[in-house]
Amino acid sequence: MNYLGEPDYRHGTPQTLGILVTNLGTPDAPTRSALRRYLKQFLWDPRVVDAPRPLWWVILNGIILNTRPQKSAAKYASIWWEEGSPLLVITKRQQEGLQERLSASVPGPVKVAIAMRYGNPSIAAGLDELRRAGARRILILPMYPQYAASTTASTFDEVTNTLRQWRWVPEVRFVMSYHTDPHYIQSVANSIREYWAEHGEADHLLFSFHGIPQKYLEEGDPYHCFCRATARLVTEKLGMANDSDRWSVCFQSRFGKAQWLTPYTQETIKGLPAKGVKSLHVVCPGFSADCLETLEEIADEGEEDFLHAGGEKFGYIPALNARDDHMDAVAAVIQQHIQGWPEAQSDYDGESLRQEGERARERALAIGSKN
Ligand SMILES: C=CC1=C(C)c2cc3[nH]c(cc4nc(cc5[nH]c(cc1n2)c(C)c5CCC(=O)O)C(CCC(=O)O)=C4C)c(C)c3C=C
Ligand SMILES: [Fe+2]
Ligand SMILES: [Fe+2]
Repeated sequence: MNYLGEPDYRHGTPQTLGILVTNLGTPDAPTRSALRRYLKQFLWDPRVVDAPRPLWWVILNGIILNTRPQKSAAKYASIWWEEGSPLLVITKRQQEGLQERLSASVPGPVKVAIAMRYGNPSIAAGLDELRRAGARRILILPMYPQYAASTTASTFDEVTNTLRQWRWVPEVRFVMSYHTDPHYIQSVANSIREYWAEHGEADHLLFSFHGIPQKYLEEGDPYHCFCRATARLVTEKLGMANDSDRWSVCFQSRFGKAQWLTPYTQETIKGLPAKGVKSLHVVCPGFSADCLETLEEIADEGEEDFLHAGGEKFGYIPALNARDDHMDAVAAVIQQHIQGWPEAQSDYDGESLRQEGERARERALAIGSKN
């Protein structure tokens, strides 16, 4: 240990490889006050809402934070689990699944920590956990398969903001997008096939991704194309890519009055029965974990909208969450991004280096005690 209580690397102790798994974040409780705190941080992020600051400050603090927390709290209460917010609970399960896989496959010591872009545990807390574990090399993995500035780049901002305050900045890599990763595509296809095996196929398979303002697309955000690419690759795996009546892509969770990516999920769901779709399955491959946007907006409201519009059978295909094939896929994405880092090399003998480090430390202590 050095005087900061950190592991001392000078004697050859192998470095810990740090993996920071992040997601969007969630309120601490399904209450108005917790929602207010969470939404205040979330909606003030210029990557999320890029309106001019003074005007947005007035709208946010004067209107939105006085009305939305109450409404959103009620929605969260309807999906909250005994262990907490589904998004956070599932992220912890993913952490365990990844830690187990990486400990078995990475030769050196490896630590997987989690962090949330908004709320807790914060990005700063997650990075600090890795620092305290002695990680001088850190891979940041935002669990958003499709890059968007509002999510992935915002995480990048927060990581770099945090590291600005560190005296000793670690070596950092960042996963920007894994929307075409074959393992990821395969696990989405598997989850759909398994759902079909249990419930039968529906007339239509709807891919619903979280929306963003249309303006962001026009300014160069590749998110829209990445979502479409994911959906196309999954339908290729399912052998239905060219069967354009059987599947489509839409965008959910519109916020405010501006134009967002279209078609909108809610309008699409309401319109399908009139086109002869009696049974509908919705899958949300942009959400790596189930959360308010899938459990409440799709599984609850989506079903209600579909049945009211004359649909007969509705099914929500769960997110990949901590499924084994999902964890294998994400571990493979991590493996690709840690190539060339000595801890990750398969010819790296972690154990003998560790022992050597121990011997060096004992020698140093012995010398120290003679002086
Ligand atoms: C205001 C603009 C918003 C943009 C742009 C946006 C993009 C975006 N969001 C996700 C993923 C999630 N969003 C979630 C909740 C949520 N999103 C917004 C607003 C925008 N999102 C709000 C205000 C909320 C909070 C709930 C509410 O009050 O309606 C969640 C769920 C979190 C949970 O706790 O369960 C996720 C996940 C993506 C992927 C994305 C852009 C691609
Ligand atoms: Fe969102
Ligand atoms: Fe596009």
